[in-house]
Amino acid sequence: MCTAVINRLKPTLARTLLLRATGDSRGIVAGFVRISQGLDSATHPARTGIRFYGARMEPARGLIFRQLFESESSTRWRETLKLIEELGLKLKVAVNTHCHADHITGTGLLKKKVYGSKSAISRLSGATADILLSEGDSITFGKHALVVRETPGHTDGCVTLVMGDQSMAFTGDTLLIRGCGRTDFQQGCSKRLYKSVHEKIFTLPGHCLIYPAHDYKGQTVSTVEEERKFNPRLTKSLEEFVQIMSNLNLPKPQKIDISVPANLVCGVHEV
Ligand SMILES: N[C@@H](CCC(=O)N[C@@H](CSS)C(=O)NCC(=O)O)C(=O)O
Repeated sequence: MCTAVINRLKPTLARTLLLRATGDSRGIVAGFVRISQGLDSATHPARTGIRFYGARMEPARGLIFRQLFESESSTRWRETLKLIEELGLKLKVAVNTHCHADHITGTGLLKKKVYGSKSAISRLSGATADILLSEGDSITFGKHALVVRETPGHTDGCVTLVMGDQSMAFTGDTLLIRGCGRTDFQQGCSKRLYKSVHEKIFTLPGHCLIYPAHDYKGQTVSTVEEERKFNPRLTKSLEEFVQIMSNLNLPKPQKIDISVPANLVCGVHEV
């Protein structure tokens, strides 16, 4: 997922988040959610026109939030740019939740296209970007902030980005809706993932909205309370969880051999 922080806000990214801060202190957070290509075409949001993906408009709090849907690559930098321009926003930072295995980040391209904007990723990802994030760092936009929580397990450099008021959390591939990121490659470790979720995500307030980087059923939002109660993997004991994760038998992501090297350089060769 990419999160864009825009002062006067792709993804989930949702693979990328964008944040911007302007004089009027408005903020927009946008994320990309990748909806499974296997989703029934009759119920696909792009085909039904039903916008069940997240959108919040809280002008009083100076926040605009969008999840930008993308079915193939999850890197809609062109559409992100268009939205930024249409809404008169200024892109401040395009943030990656981790170094993805299944698609190539658009954050390097975004920062090239928007003068003065920056790309960001965890220091522990081993990737290059303008901003290397660590636990507790804040990305501010307007009167808002996204606070970094390191949540390794899917990869070493996975982070969860939590809004300053703990109303929303962008969990990348760490915590998915009724699921979690796989742990069988890219430094994956099921014990670390379990600890990350229980210590860094399940400790957030129950009402905190969860926006993951992926969903393979068309779901776009959950809450901490729901996942604490109903997540079929994370409600188990550590031992049971480790067992579940070692028996997922998922196929290798189709684009992993291209995506990982590209994402280590933010999707472009000069970040
Ligand atoms: N079919 C997809 C890859 C599907 C996949 O492996 N998803 C990952 C997140 S992207 S590395 C995952 O963690 N899944 C967890 C699960 O329980 O499904 C492709 O080829 O790109």
